[in-house]
Amino acid sequence: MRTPLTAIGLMSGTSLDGVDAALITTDGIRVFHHGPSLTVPYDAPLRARLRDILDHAGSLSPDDADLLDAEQALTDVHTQAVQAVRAKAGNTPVDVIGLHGQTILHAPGRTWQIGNASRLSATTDLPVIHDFRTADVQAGGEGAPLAPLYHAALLHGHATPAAVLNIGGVANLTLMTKSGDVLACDTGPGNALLDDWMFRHTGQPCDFSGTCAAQGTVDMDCLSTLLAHDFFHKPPPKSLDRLSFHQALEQISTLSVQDGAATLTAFTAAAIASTPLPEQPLHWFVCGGGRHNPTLMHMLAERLSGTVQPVETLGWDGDALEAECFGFLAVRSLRGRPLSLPATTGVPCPMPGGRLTCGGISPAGRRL
Ligand SMILES: Nc1ncnc2c1ncn2[C@@H]1O[C@H](COP(=O)(O)OP(=O)(O)OP(=O)(O)O)[C@@H](O)[C@H]1O
Ligand SMILES: CC(=O)N[C@H]1[C@@H]2OC[C@@H](O2)[C@@H](O)[C@@H]1O[C@H](C)C(=O)O
Repeated sequence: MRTPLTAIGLMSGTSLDGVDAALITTDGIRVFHHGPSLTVPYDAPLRARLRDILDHAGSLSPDDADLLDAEQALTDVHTQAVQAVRAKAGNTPVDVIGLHGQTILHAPGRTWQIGNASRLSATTDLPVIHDFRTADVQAGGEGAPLAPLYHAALLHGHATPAAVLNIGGVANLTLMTKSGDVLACDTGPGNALLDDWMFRHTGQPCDFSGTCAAQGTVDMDCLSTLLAHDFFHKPPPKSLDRLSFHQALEQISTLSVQDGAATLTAFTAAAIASTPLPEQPLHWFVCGGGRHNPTLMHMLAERLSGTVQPVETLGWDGDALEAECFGFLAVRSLRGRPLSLPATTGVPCPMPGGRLTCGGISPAGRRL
C-alpha cells in the first residue's frame, strides 16, 4: 500500500445546479476516510450562462471571450467550495484537488470540460489534477463513465452481483459481477429531461419529490417512441451528452404537464431496466439526485428484479459520491493507475489519465 493522500474532489454535474465538493483520504485503491462534503449552488445568471454555452458548445472556439469569462466565474465558485470544505474539515492538510469541471460537450471522439485548473491551483495553493477524460477518448474510449472504479472500490466486500446506479442529469450504472469484474455504461436520461420539462411548464427547477409525475399517467405510445432512440440499440460500454435526447420534449409536447412528467420518469426507469447486463444484480444501490424522487424509485423497483435502495443503506453519501470519486481518481492519476477499463469505457486497455497543474505554486515539499 502506498501512503494515503487527502484529496478534495470537485464535480459540476450535468444538472448545472452547482459544484459538489468532498474530502477523502485514499491511496487510490481503498478509501480510509470520508471527510465532509457540501454543494455550492450556482446563482441563476451563472446557471443560465452555462446552459447557453452547453447549447452552443459545438460552434464555440476555446478562446471565445464569453466562454472564458463564464469559465472564470465557474472556477471561482470551485475555489469557494474548496475553502468551505477545508473550513468544515477543521483546516486539515490537503494534498491535492481533483477538478472534473463542467462538461459542455461530449460526443464520439471529443469531450470538453471547462474549469481553469491553473487559476484554481493559484487561488487554493494546491496542486490540481484535471482533464480526466481526454486520455481515454484519445485512446478510442467513450471518456465516460469514470465513476466505476470508485464504485468498485466502495463495493469491495459486499454481496455481488450488485450495481451502483447514479441518477444525475444523465444516469449511469456500474455492475460488479459475482466474480468481481466491473462493467459500466451510461443508461439514458436521468433527471435532466424531467427538469427541463418542469421548468418549461411550471417554472420549477425539478419535479420535487416526484409529486407531479405521481399525478399523471404514463403514455405508453410516447414511451415506446422515446425508447426507440438509437442509443438503446448500442451495446455497453456507451456514454451520453446531456443533450443526447433533446428531441424528447418535442416528442411528448401534446401531453399534460402531469402525464409528461410521468412519461419522462418512466423513460428514465425503463432505460435503466432495459440495459443489457450479463448478470442481474441482487441489489441496486442508487446515488445522485434521482434517489430523492420517490415516484422514480417506485418505477425502478417495479421494473428491476433486485432490491432498489439508496446508497445510504450502505452508509455512503449519495449526494457526495461523484465529488469523492474525483478525489479518488486524482490520487490514482498521481500514482499512474488506470482511471478506466475496456469494460467501463470501451478503451482498448486499462487507461491512466488526468493532468497535474501547479498554477504558480511550488510542488516542493508536497507529499504527492
Ligand atoms: N427532492 C427532490 N425531488 C426530486 N428530484 C430531486 C430532488 N433533489 C434532487 N432532485 C433531482 O436531482 C437532480 C440533481 O442530481 P445530481 O446532483 O445527482 O445531478 P448532477 O450531479 O448534476 O448530474 P450528473 O450525475 O449527470 O453529472 C436535480 O436536478 C433534480 O432533478
Ligand atoms: C461526459 C460527462 O461529463 N458525463 C457525466 C454525465 O453525468 C452522469 C454520466 O453522464 C456520466 O457518464 C458522467 O459523469 C460521471 C461522474 C462519470 O463519469 O462516471
